[in-house]
Amino acid sequence: MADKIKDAKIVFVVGGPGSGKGTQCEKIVAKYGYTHLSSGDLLRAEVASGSERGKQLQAIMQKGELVPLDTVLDMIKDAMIAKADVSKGYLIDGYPREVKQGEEFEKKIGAPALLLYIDAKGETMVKRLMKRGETSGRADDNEETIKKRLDLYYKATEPVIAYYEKRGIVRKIDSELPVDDVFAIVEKAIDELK
Ligand SMILES: Nc1nc2c(ncn2[C@@H]2O[C@H](COP(=O)(O)OP(=O)(O)OP(=O)(O)O)[C@@H](O)[C@H]2O)c(=O)[nH]1
Ligand SMILES: O=c1ccn([C@@H]2O[C@H](COP(=O)(O)OP(=O)(O)O)[C@@H](O)[C@H]2O)c(=O)[nH]1
Ligand SMILES: [Mg+2]
Repeated sequence: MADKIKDAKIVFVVGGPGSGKGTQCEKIVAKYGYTHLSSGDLLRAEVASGSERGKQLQAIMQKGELVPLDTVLDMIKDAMIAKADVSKGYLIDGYPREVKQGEEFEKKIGAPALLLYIDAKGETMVKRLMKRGETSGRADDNEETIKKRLDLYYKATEPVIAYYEKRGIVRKIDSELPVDDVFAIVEKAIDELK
């Protein structure tokens, strides 16, 4: 089954909470027709289903902690297979969160062609998430959980960037700029893939 997706382009989108990963992915989908898979969205969909597994996930996410690696990987893999026939490429948004997750992904699915590193300052991310929290309804868009997500990002996720930098596939995107200016940089990185 996984053979089907072997030849598709895989792009990891990594950045802190509220750095603008989802915002940029939406624009990439509109222009390039890639399939967008947000690990956080997949998990939130499971929570929304009200399943027993969803309840366990909700407790973890509410605390700003990481869901077990296999759970997220299985969800991503299923979602990729479901789109395999129509997909020009995959944007894996918010993943990997830790080096081990990336290694497992490559073992089970395939290697990424590009890692978009969406970079904003800590204080910018907190400000954006507090603002988003006014309307998002996300249980983790509150001050206490945001702080934990940010801490975990610096501790567990930043090493992911160093890991892929060694392979030369990281493109750092300054997301302090207005959304369209950020996208102009993103476009260049994606165009280079062709
Ligand atoms: N000024 C500015 N604001 C942005 C930019 N990108 C996102 N935002 C705002 O920041 C907030 C967070 O953006 P998201 O795209 O949801 O961030 P994310 O990285 O997907 O965050 P998580 O879902 O928490 O992983 C949104 O409410 C956006 O309006 C940007 O490039 N510039
Ligand atoms: O691979 C993943 C992706 C997400 N999460 C959980 O889902 C939450 C929300 O993730 P999302 O990417 O939507 O938001 P972010 O943490 O970047 O603000 C995280 O805090 C984690 O609890 C996880 O455990 N593993
Ligand atoms: Mg997001």
